[in-house]
Parts: sequence; structure tokens; C-alpha cells
Amino acid sequence: MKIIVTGVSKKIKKQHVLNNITLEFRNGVFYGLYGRNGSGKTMLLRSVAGLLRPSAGKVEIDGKDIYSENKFPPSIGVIIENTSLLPQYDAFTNLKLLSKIKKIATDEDIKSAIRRVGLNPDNKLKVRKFSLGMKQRLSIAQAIFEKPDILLLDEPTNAIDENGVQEVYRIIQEEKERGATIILTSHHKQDLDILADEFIHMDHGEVIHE
Ligand SMILES: Nc1ncnc2c1ncn2[C@@H]1O[C@H](COP(=O)(O)OP(=O)(O)OP(=O)(O)O)[C@@H](O)[C@H]1O
Repeated sequence: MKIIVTGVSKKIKKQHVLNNITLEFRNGVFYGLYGRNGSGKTMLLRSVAGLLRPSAGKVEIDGKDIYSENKFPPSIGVIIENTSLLPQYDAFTNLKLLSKIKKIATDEDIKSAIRRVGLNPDNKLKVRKFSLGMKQRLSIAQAIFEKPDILLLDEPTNAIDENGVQEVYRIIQEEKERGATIILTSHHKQDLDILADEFIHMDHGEVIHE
């Protein structure tokens, strides 16, 4: 899956949150997207995920404009702020409900993803009672359970304890070995150094070329 972002800008309330971004993401490469608070990392991920229509420019995945009339279901797993977990259901039920959209994941795929992030798929505890870290782990399971071609991860280790961070990095590494194209954001380049193949630095809604 090749992602091509061409001249993407987004203006919200007269502010350029994305300013003429042109980037190419190649298949199976792990991209580390870094920059300070408010630099536009989340906005860029949202536009690649099909969740934020640019004011100008286009986003193509394998040659198809994702904002064109003929919408297609992209094979993308995402963790972007408030991932849509339903608090009134347990972990398994949350993913089971999501699986009804694409109908590609089996119950065993769901359980295995939940186990991979260190949660118990048979535990009936409702997400409402999860700790922040448990929710974040379930968000990761939600992003990977359908084995997507593209993974967009906005600070996936947020709220996860130190041991957990290593586990999350291991899972992401496995996803890369499976062949997924990954874009992961962080405030600090150091967090990405071990994992990422290539780096993208953003500031004030622009890509800084170094
Ligand atoms: N709903 C919104 N309405 C208006 N402006 C917004 C909105 N959401 C974000 N912004 C602005 O867009 C800019 C980019 O925000 P974005 O969330 O992409 O930054 P970020 O690099 O992901 O930051 P962080 O590291 O804090 O998550 C910021 O200036 C922010 O104030």
C-alpha cells in the first residue's frame, strides 16, 4: 500500500493546521512522525485515515483518491485520540461489534489480538471500568485485529507503563514484519529511534526538511 499526500492543506478557523504537505509513504516502511504539541501530527494522521477532508490537495492510497466520490474501505488500523471504544461493553464485545463492519476477522482473530496486548478476552469487565492503560491496550488490539495494510498510531504508548511500552513496541515491530506500513507519532524523536526506518519532522503544520 503506497500512500501519496500531495499539497495537503487544512484550514480551521483561519488557522493553517496543515500547510501544503507533500509526502510519500512506501509499502512496509515504518515512519516516525515527530514534532512538538500542536505541530499538526494528529491532523496529518486524520487526513491520511480519511477522517479529515483537506481544504486543498489530495491523499491517494494505491492510486485512489480517498476523498473522491467512489469511497472504498481502506485497510487501515488507527489509534487516534478517543478511539471509539464503547464503555458499556467488555473488550471482546467491543471488537466483535467493530468486526461486523468489514466481516473479515473471526472470533479467534479478535481473541488473539486481545491476548497480544496483554488483556484477557474472556474477562467480562466493562471498558468503563478499565484503567487508562487498559483502554490504550484495547485500542491497540482494535487497530491490529483485522491485520490492516496500514497502521496509523497517534502516541500509542500514551498512559502505558514502562514494561507495557516495550510490549507495545514489540507488537508494532511484529506488525511491521507482517508487512504493514506504519506511521507512528511522538513528541520526541528518541522514542522513535529504535523503531522507525524513516523520520518526518513537523512544525507549525509543515514538514521540516532537514
Ligand atoms: N477541533 C479543532 N479546531 C480548531 N483547531 C484545532 C482543532 N484541533 C486541533 N486544532 C489545532 O490544530 C493544530 C494541530 O493540532 P494537532 O492535534 O494535529 O497537533 P499534534 O502535533 O498532534 O499535537 P500533540 O502532540 O499535542 O498531540 C493545533 O494548532 C491545534 O490547536
